[in-house]
Amino acid sequence: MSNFPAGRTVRIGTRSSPMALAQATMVAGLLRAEQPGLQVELVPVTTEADLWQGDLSRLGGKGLFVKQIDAMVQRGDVDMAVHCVKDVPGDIPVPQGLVFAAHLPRDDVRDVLLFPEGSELRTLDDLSSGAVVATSAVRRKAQVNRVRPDLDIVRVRGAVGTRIEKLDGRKQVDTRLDAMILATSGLERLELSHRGRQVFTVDEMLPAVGAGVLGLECRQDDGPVVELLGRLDHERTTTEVTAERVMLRGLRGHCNSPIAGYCVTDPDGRLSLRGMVFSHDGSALVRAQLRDEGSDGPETLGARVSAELLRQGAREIIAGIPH
Ligand SMILES: NCc1[nH]cc(CCC(=O)O)c1CC(=O)O
Repeated sequence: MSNFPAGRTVRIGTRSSPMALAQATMVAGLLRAEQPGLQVELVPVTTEADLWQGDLSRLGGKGLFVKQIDAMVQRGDVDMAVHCVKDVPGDIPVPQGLVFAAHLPRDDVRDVLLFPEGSELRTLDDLSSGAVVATSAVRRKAQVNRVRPDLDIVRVRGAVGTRIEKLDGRKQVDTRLDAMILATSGLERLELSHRGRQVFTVDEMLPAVGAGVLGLECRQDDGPVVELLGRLDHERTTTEVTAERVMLRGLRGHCNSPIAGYCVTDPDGRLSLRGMVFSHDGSALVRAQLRDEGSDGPETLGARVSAELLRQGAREIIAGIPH
């Protein structure tokens, strides 16, 4: 270990939301532990997408947060970025000159239901007909619709903490919210796990591609940083995420596509990948689950699952959904 150039500072470009800062701070700590004496500096930026109050799709989709940070890494303004893999657009390959040099071990992938502070309710079943449930993800909306078509699912935006303020009525919203769905891992990173009530199993709600995974990205030609980050790589997570992202790319979804994808490594070491594509209200869906045959690897598995979903009509479902 430890051939990182003495005196070189590693600058991490990060969004300035509390979750992004918590993630970047955690990674900075891991890097310092890996390379004692390393200088790490956080460079927080408020992206255009953070400032935009309107419909994100009109600004180029939620991938915009990621793209702006990527451009900083490409220009050399910073040395690396920490991305939630879930937020990295699946329709394009990795941006020119950049590489995901490491993925950290996957955190909890499950989604969780929250209620306003002080509420006695605990599960989706406790909600009465017509209750308002907030989520920003069409993937979650579709899956809730399938089991509770009588609920009113509305979109919320903003940082996780801000969303919870809206749920609690501490921040102005158009409609009173009765419940909200968020990612367990995001709550954990903000030390807000105690707010979670019903944790959905992956069978009840299949996670997003890349859920719970942090990817460490840098310039491909920056040897020392590629090597440094590589020391933090969790191989199994990288393999699983590769299968999921190949599937996503094969489906050519857009940022508003209700696509779920979850790869696990079975006890015998074989990869197993599940994919689902939903229509907006969840009334139509296609699903596939395939296992790695022999040693084909994650790319082949991802391609097989996307091909199977396309064969079942995934393209028509995706095409029917507004961007
Ligand atoms: N789009 C926001 C976002 N991006 C990643 C996470 C959580 C962490 C993860 O799943 O990687 C969240 C919050 C949420 O969905 O509740």
